[in-house]
Amino acid sequence: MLLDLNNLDCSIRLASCSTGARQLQIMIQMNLYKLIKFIGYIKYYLGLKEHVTIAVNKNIVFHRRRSNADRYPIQMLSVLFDRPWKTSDARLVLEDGSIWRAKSFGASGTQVGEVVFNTSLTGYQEILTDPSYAGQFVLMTNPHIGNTGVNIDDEESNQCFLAGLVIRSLSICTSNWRCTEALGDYLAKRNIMGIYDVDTRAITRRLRQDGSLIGVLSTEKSQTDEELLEMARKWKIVGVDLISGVSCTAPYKWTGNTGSEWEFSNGQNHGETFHVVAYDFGIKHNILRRLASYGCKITVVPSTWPAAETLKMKPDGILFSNGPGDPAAVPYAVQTVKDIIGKVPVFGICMGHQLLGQALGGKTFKMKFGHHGGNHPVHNLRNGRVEISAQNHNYAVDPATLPPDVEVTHVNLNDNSCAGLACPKLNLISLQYHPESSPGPHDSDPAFGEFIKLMKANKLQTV
Ligand SMILES: NC(=O)CC[C@H](N)C(=O)O
Repeated sequence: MLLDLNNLDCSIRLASCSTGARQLQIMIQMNLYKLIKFIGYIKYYLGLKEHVTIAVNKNIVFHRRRSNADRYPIQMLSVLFDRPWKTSDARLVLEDGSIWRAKSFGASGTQVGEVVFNTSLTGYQEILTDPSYAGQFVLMTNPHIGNTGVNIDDEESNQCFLAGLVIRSLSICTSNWRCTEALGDYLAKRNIMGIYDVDTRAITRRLRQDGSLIGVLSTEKSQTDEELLEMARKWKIVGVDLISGVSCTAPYKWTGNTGSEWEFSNGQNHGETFHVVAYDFGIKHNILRRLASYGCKITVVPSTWPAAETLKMKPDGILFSNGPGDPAAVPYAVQTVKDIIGKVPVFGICMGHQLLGQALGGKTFKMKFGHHGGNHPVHNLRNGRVEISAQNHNYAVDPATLPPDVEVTHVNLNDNSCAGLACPKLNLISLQYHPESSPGPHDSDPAFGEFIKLMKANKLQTV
């Protein structure tokens, strides 16, 4: 029998098989796919136990009494027709043994990583291209993602390094004048897995309660749940150098600038130019754009670039960038920082701050679930102001391990963790969070001005 599935006159009759007490007859005009789904809703949401009759153009095509085999009429009917809507085809298996069924988008395959939740309301593309997320699945707590698509200007690096993206709802369309591509196509091209239709709220509550968890995301049916769980339990992120996988391999001069339409702090550079060497531990482009806006000429160098070579360039200041993974797993970077501090003004951001903390004699530790989002209140102890900040870190410097001449300048108001350091005698400042934001509020942008002041004062002293 050939059926025009898009235009059928269908009727459903649900009748009580034993008593006949409950009868429901609906005449509707809908396509058969919707009809099948609709019957599923009636049976499972209203809890009806009756047998089902579907009549299509008055020809009965499906009629079954309720029996064990009839418990899933949607699935039974699906053998007759290919379903055009997507069904669950992915699993996220967490190391605590929980299994989350979801729908995949982007790339397919099997990927392991640490699951962290990000509370930013906007800026998923900047988050996807932040190299500090290497080795991590980013779960967005904002439930609706993908509505603005992606564009070439909002990249924070040239690649997506994260393990994958976990979202509640994937926008079915894009609507933005800057959009050049849909999120799913973008991720597929970059071989990054994504899942949607997963209870992100429940996973976030679990992470908040139990701490960040390792997970395995898979679209491969050949892998059993037990195999994926074992993979999650065996994988380690603590103690691993992730910087070497994201840093540039040779020095380069930064030539990009903040487009004038995005510039919000005119006249910051006062016509003066400073040469900054930026260590790329996984640097976000907006750090470079903001430094350029403040009048810096920037040379970006790889994470393994020797301190002596950097000092030979006679920079006015050195920036230690953000970067992925465990700051205690990169002793070579801590040594470079040690060899530099005290000789040139320095500014550390996130991983850079953690490396400075260690170079000063302190220790870092892994937080329960870290800080990831654009709404973290930070108390700037130097001027008394509260900044709403952009954050992305799982580790922090333990201030109790620092020598007395190191000043804690900023405190995260959510958990009182150390959010900024300074050591005036070494011309050193650092922030655990992201003054460049992208995405996030701009409250902390003046930190770049502080770095300029340090370089200026040092320049005056040395002439
Ligand atoms: N954004 C960053 O630099 C992150 C620093 C470090 N990888 C952490 O998770 O704490």
